Amino acid sequence: MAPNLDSYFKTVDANAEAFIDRLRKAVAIPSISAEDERRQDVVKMGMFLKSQLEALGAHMEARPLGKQPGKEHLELPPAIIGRYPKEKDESKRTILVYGHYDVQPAAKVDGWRTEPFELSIDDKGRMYGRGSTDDKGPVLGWVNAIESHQKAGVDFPVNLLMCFEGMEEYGSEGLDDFIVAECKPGKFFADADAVCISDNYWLGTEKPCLTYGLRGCNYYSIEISGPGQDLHSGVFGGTAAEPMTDLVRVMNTLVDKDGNIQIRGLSELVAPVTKEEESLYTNIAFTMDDFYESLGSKSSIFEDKKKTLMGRWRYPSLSLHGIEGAFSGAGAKTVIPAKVTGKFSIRTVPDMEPHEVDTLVYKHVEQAFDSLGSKNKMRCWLQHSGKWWVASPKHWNFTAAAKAVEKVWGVQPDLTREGGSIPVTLTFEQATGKNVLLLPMGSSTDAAHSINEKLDRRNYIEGIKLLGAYLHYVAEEPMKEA
Ligand SMILES: C[C@H](N)C(=O)N[C@@H](Cc1c[nH]cn1)C(=O)O
Ligand SMILES: [Zn+2]
Ligand SMILES: [Zn+2]
Repeated sequence: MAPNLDSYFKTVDANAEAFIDRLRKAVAIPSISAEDERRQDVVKMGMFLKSQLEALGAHMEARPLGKQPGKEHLELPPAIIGRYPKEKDESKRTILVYGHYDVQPAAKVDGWRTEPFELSIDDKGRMYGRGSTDDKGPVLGWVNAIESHQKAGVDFPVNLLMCFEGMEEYGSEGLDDFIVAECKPGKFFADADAVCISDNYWLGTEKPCLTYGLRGCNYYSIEISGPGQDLHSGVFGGTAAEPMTDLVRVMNTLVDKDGNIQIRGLSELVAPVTKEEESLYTNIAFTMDDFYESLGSKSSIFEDKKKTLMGRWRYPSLSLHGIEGAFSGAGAKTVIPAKVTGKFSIRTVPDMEPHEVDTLVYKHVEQAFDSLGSKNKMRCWLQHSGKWWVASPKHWNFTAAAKAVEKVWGVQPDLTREGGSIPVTLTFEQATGKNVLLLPMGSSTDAAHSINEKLDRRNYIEGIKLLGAYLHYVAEEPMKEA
């Protein structure tokens, strides 16, 4: 029997302004995990989340994760874990939800139209602010779903376990071991029947999706150094071996203009495309216009939908991210940097083993540097790594989510994979031995990680309904493991 969700939905609508205000408060905390000087703000955001859930009667704990590897002066932000209701109801299913409360860096000077840490809502209901869609909106979606059940007087349909982390945008430092330990018998997450993560986006702007695959991410640094200090280019230009010149040359060997990775042996690690798989891409509701809209231009590598989707989900990609130590300010500084560190990452797919990728990368970078015959010094290392994940969408967890999408949005969701990475997804799957579902709230034009990140008011409010409805359908699905 379909659950009666009317009063829950009406309560979400009636409290929409308060929920937006909660998001405004969260966006105002600049919880940037990549910036050491913001660590207190990351912790503050974790505590904000904890107190909001405690006020709703959840049992919450802030669990320390130790020191940050490589930066031992810094404490990692805590894992905020919780249980709602406080006492387990043995007659109900237990769902473990995960999200992250840290955000990517952001500054107005990067080109934001509004202050990144002030939620700014335009006349179309687009709510701009860093973290609005990634991942503060979805995380608060769970909080708002609990509150709406209470206000509507509707019985909460499941036992909810929560795990919110503050280092996801920095490779989920410290979390893997914690999850594995807490999934052991008798520990905090031991009773989970399934896992749900809301931390990705629809493929377009109109049709919701359920996601069953992610690419992995291996993130590298190449450091090149030589001179004892930064130099005057008039005095030393033409006479000193410049680290930046070497670095740009080395980085230029990694990938060609059409996105083809130039590292020998890497494409051999990719699983061949099967006949069955071919048809999946044609049936997905996605157009190149959707893609151009989210890209903000028509500067795509491919002109057709299938190649674009496969380029995002099915094949690895290599992106160059930046050069630390290089002059990047406005104006014209005539300096020769003494030490520069180039950053790049490879998004990985089945069957690429992260350590095999490392071996090929180091070999390639060493050969490229050696071929320059430079007197400078080069060092290449892996900053962090998270493996790809592909699951079965043929499971009651996905069936429940599909019913919830139909109820809230009036359409059947597409089953999609995702180009981004959420490293702990695989950890949750392996540690719980249960199905993991990705249930996105935001849409393709949300610009996560970019300037002017936003979440549409419609996606936030309907998203709260969706998360609650999903829990009700989960409660109704017959118990059968896939
Ligand atoms: C998809 C998710 N919302 C996200 O943005 N994940 C990050 C994870 C990551 C990997 N290395 C550093 N952060 C991403 O895909 O970039
Ligand atoms: Zn995220
Ligand atoms: Zn992110």
